[in-house]
Amino acid sequence: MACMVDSAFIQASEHRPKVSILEAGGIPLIDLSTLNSSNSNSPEALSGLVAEIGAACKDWGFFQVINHGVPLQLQERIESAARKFFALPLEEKRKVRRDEENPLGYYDTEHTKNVRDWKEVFDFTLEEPAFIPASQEPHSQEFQTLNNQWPHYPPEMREACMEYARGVEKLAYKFLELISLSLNLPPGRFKGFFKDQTTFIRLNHYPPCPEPQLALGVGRHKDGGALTILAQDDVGGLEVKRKTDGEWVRVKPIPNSYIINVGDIIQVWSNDKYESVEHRVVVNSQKERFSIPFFFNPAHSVMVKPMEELLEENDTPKYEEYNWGRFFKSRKDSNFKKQAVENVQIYHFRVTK
Ligand SMILES: O=C(O)CCC(=O)C(=O)O
Ligand SMILES: [Fe+2]
Repeated sequence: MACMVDSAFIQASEHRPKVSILEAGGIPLIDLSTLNSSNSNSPEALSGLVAEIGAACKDWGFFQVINHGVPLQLQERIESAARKFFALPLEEKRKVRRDEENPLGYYDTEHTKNVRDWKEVFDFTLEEPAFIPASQEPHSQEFQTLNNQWPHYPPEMREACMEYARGVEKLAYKFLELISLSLNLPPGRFKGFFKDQTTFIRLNHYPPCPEPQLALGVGRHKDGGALTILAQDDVGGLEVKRKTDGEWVRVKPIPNSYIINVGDIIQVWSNDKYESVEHRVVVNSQKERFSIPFFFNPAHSVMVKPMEELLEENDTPKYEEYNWGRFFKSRKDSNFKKQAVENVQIYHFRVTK
């Protein structure tokens, strides 16, 4: 059969999406209303919530939250700006395109594991500007300044994006506390790592795909940062690899909810108590889909290693420490174009005995 999608998008047969879909009935759904109500001081309510989050991180690495306290209006504004921006002609979008010097802005040729993704994206950082190392070399002391590139249209783009990012940031810090508590650490244990954070937010647009059985919106991957807070529209397509049996299960869209997942850094901090779980995005031939991940990332200077307090007697760190900035830089460079080798993964830092 003649193929309607370019060969760069075609997944190896073992990674292609399934025709039948398993709905993830199992992904934990957590109600955060206790955080935002007068009950928030009740120790019982808080410890119940902490236990739920701990179990979700351990069993799934993924969960959905409702009653999260981020105003719906922030969500509506950024989604509307994203729809207007992606509807522009390609030449307009390319005026703010990402290039080898600046990894922020518009981009439609991202590769995940060296296969092209069926999507276009717009990236911006929460801190303006943000800093990352200028090179992946271990001894380089030079920094690169990341500046957001804002399009002229829609005119509200910058404000809609930044207000959304600031709203979700508050929620991200709450999760950091709850996750710390669930590991029996003080609530503020991780906070200092996020001063001068490299957090970025991505607007994803997945256009309809004529052959959705051959390509993926995003190929299977784990998120490299600490924590991801994802908003998705009502189309659906995100699939999570279930820990119990390795099956791909679909995350059901729930209005005004977020999907939270543990990234690689929390896996390392927790010395594998929590795992960063593989996920991917399936596209479809009928409907376009929009999603907005908030990638909560520490400062580039942070050295990531298992928390000493979590190492019990006879328990040794499972990872060598690594520098977040260089990891991030190396990921950004490798996603920019197709490469011959696998990009950096945390298992490269795993201690082998
Ligand atoms: O669009 C989605 O549902 C998820 C996207 C994703 O996993 C990513 O951008 O890292
Ligand atoms: Fe992801």
